[in-house]
Amino acid sequence: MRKPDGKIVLLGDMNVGKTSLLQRYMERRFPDTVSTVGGAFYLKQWRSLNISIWDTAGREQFHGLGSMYCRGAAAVILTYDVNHPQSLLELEDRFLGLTETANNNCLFAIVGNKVDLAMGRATEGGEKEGEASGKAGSCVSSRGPRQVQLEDAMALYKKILKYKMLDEREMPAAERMCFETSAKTGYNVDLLFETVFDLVVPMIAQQRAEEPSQIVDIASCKTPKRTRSECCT
Ligand SMILES: Nc1nc2c(ncn2[C@@H]2O[C@H](COP(=O)(O)OP(=O)(O)OP(=O)(O)O)[C@@H](O)[C@H]2O)c(=O)[nH]1
Ligand SMILES: [Mg+2]
Repeated sequence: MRKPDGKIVLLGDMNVGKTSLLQRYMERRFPDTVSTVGGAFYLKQWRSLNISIWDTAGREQFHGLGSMYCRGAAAVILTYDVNHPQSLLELEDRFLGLTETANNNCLFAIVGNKVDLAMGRATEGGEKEGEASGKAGSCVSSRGPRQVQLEDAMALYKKILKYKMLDEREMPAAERMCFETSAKTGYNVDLLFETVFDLVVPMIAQQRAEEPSQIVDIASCKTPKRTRSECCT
């Protein structure tokens, strides 16, 4: 198996649906999950690159492992639950600090999952908000009576760029990098992962081109002649 060319990491509080999002994308299903212990990864071939996608544990007891998983990451997907405002706050308070070990130009996506539950509430309230289909659509959905608004996630995205001292003009816009998804229905899940893949592929390719070549030309390496003084006999 080829070594991965790049790495994407999912971070976020326990129960927000990180494992479910990955399983929906990679296995096209929504199975029962158990709370993740440590971390696990999938490999995805995208264009000519082999990308590893890391699922991490949101439970407090595994928090220390987060920065290890983020080491050298090309992108971090910060995940929250649109029905739990605290899970968005946790991204800033608890998880952003773990990304210090990621690449300098690491890309950030912010994902509000379980939007199907919020859409249920919207419909109950008489406000039709569109079917939660598995099809990719705009990552910006209309306002509903959910606990966390997409605007809150976009404000966090802009804050992250400032905190990381990344130039807003050089990074993808908040509207493109903040998603609302449902691992349950598949809503926007392909759009999320494939947007991130498309953005990281040129970054990884450029990084590889800039790296010094790892290939050593053995034929051109002359063996130094041994001098008499170096000889131990
Ligand atoms: N309704 C609904 N439930 C979801 C969705 N995504 C996940 N869930 C449920 O939420 C619970 C937690 O999902 P996980 O994917 O295990 O959450 P996690 O973020 O991986 O949690 P940790 O591994 O503990 O960090 C499970 O019962 C899922 O079935 C979703 O989009 N909609
Ligand atoms: Mg999990």
